[in-house]
Amino acid sequence: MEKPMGRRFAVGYALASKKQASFIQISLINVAKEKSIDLIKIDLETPLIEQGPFDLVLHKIYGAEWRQQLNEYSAKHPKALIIDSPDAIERLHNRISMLQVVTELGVIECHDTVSFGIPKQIAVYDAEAVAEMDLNSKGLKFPVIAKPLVADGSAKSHKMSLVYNRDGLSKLKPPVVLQEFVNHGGVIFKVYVVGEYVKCVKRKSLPDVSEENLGALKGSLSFSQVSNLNNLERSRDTYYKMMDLEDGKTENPPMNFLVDIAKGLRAAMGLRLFNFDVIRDTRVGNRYLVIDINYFPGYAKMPGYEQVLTEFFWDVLNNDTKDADFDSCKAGCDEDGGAPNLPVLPLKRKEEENPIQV
Ligand SMILES: Nc1ncnc2c1ncn2[C@@H]1O[C@H](COP(=O)(O)OP(=O)(O)OP(=O)(O)O)[C@@H](O)[C@H]1O
Ligand SMILES: O=P(O)(O)O[C@H]1[C@H](OP(=O)(O)O)[C@@H](OP(=O)(O)O)[C@@H](O)[C@@H](O)[C@@H]1OP(=O)(O)O
Ligand SMILES: [Mg+2]
Ligand SMILES: [Mg+2]
Repeated sequence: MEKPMGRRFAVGYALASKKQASFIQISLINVAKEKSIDLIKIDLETPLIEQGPFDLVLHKIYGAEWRQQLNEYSAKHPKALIIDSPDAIERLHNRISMLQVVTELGVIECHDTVSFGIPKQIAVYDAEAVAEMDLNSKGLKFPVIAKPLVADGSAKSHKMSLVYNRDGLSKLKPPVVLQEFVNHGGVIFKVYVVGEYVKCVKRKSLPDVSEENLGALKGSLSFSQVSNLNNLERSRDTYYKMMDLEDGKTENPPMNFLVDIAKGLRAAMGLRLFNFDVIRDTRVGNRYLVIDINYFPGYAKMPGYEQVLTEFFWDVLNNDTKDADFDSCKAGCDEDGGAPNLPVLPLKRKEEENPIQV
């Protein structure tokens, strides 16, 4: 990243206070400043259109009113980059449409020893239907994970339950997604994407459930954000010690495979800032399943995130095209980077398919 001459850039950020506290570290402000990028807080109490001007608006705020504000801002400042587009982010607010995109990626060439997909899942909208549901007829069997259909960042949207039998089903509060629980050795891979940069970290996950034990388990088990910790626990040092697995036992998925999936998702969704969670299906071995995609995740947990994000801002701010080209991907990975070319997927997605209704 070259140091620019003269010109300074203004990056406005609109974030909830929790996100702001974790992401906007002094270290990030300083690294960005050094590269002539000023990070400026957007006051959410004042109309966006009265603030700035910003070269780039970075945001993770939900709701129609904010979208309206962004539209007005774009109309007044057509050259300002809005990262990312609210329409593209919206797709991640529904756990069916979120994973639909993975199934649309098709085969990734050059990876004949590994495959990827998503777990079987259905959306259920009605409490009676869920209580009476015959899972087998839907191609599912116990245990299943019940996830709120809506993934809007609220605490409620992270409340999951592992459902072992019919008793557990009757306690669910639709709309929910029932997703096949896949044994994966208690390890999850979180793949962080920042534009062209891709980083994979290993975290603890739910332990495997054996068929023999299934009969003895009570209806369901509730949990929330197992691979994450609450704010109090999340001082940066202790976080790594507690959650990052350095067990040396679980092999990472091939990095160039993850980079190709990241690149495909980035192009298909038209998003530049997201992460996706991957588990390895222990029944099959080299089959990986994407189970969750999150917009603007906890980047501050990545060592060196200040440089990664600053380089990203610099790249998009100095790129003439507003859509920033999504057609190349460099790995910021610890391992064998070099990504073979994937067919470039259209930025514009197909008309949203209806979630499966029961
Ligand atoms: N299909 C599955 N099979 C096995 N374990 C799963 C499955 N889906 C989710 N899990 C486990 O449950 C956890 C929570 O699920 P998920 O990632 O979908 O929730 P979330 O609240 O959206 O998470 P995040 O905090 O990453 O946004 C995962 O991290 C993983 O440990
Ligand atoms: O809390 P953190 O900053 O660490 O980030 C988490 C983020 O919360 P925040 O956006 O409120 O901060 C979550 O967003 P919502 O689904 O709740 O919108 C989700 O993206 C998690 O996956 C992130 O954790 P990670 O996946 O990186 O472990
Ligand atoms: Mg997750
Ligand atoms: Mg999530």
